[in-house]
Amino acid sequence: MTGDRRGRPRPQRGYRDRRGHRPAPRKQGPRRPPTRDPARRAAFDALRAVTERDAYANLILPELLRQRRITGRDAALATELTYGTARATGLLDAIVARCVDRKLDTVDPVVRDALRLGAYQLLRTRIPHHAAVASTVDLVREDAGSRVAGFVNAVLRRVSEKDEQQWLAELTADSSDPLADLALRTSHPRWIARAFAEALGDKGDELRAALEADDARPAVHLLAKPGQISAEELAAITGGDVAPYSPYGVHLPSGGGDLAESEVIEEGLATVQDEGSQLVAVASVNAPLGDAADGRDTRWLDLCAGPGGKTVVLGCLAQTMGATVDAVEVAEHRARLVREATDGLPVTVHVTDGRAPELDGDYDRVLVDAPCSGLGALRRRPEARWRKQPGDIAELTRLQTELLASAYRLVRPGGVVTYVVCSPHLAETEGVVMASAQRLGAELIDARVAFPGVPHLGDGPTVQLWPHRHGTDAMFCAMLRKPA
Ligand SMILES: C[S@@+](CC[C@H](N)C(=O)[O-])C[C@H]1O[C@@H](n2cnc3c(N)ncnc32)[C@H](O)[C@@H]1O
Repeated sequence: MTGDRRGRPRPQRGYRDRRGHRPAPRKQGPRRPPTRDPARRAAFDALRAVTERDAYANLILPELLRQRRITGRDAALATELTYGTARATGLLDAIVARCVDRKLDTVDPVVRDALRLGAYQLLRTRIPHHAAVASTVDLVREDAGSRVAGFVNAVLRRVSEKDEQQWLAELTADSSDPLADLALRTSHPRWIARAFAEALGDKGDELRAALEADDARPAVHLLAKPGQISAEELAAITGGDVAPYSPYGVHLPSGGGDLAESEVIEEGLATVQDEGSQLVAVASVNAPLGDAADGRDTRWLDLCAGPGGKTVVLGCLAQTMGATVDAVEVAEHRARLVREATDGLPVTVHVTDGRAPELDGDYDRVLVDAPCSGLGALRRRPEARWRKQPGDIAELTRLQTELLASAYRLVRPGGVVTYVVCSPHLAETEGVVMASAQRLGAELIDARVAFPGVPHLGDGPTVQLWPHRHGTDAMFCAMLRKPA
């Protein structure tokens, strides 16, 4: 991303918002002097981009820091403030709403973002109150003038009269809804807390642990590309730790985000990938095949490949095992990312609809990493929990069911379809899988056997990974074998 004349984020060539659109150019406003507070200015501009143009915080902020050459402590502060504020939006809004004398949604969005940023600093950081208030007021004055700056000053002073626990006590005092209270405390919309509770079968301690883990900033995980570098070598180079479960994983130390830019990534030996994603991709290659086709295991299909994270794992393993991978992706720009990520690997990319691709079929293994709500990766996408809607789920489950049926048509007798979603929502996981297995006449095999050494996998036959149990995203995995 590049900045406009006022130093605010302007999309770089190639940047797209979450709907795949290029954002419209910003209107030019009056010039203002360069800011003396680059960290908070970057955080505020990133939050504005999230609100105004549906940007993703975890894409826009790093671009902004690079473009403005913000590093070190300033970069760390900007990151903490941006991601923390975006994650805690629901709680911050509930508190700020108690401190304004009108409905919060009638407050100018610029002012609302500033109030969130200021309230976050007051409630969840050690920044002295006077600095949190004054720095936020300065930002608003720069962008919106002195009159609203006075308003922000007054509201933040009211916020600062109580700490987070006191505010929570006040907000929940008359509540008879423990789930809503827990959701508020852990910065989740209630419907997502409920989805977690239903998947865990627990509304008590484990639910609290799951929501708290989902609200914490996750470690950066790297994939040591199989056959190209070992996890031990990668850990030694990056100063990270070998991951507990993935044979190809490395966890970077906290604050190791810059290492993700390191030479091993530029040289193509490693890439950033959550350990849970690595585990399900490897599991799809470990799944036990039936004994038809003389045990052949050379034709693999990745039916929902973009942007190619798991295709890289499949491609690297295929290279060492003498197999080939067909990778299907419906969106051209995402297919291009798959091509770039798998350059040099035995992978052929097809831009087509996975529900009816013109492929020969007869695959030994098919991975369906289906489009999903992404409720399992909320910790990596700070603002996402406040954008998603429960109404999104029904349409997704239809698409997931169709893609799974297509995968099943394309697998040979004795072959295995591995169905994966990055979500613990029961409609997208057990709901899709159980109904499909029954309708298709598929054998649901125990997916746990494809996760050797991974504890706490429950009763099977499906696998649900969790941040609080495994330190991974909440990936779900099921395996359907076609009778031989
Ligand atoms: C969860 S993402 C896959 C992530 C990918 N496997 C990875 O590890 O990087 C789902 C992908 O499916 C693609 N998709 C959506 N509908 C599709 C369809 N009908 N056919 C094929 N791909 C589809 C989306 O564009 C998206 O890239």
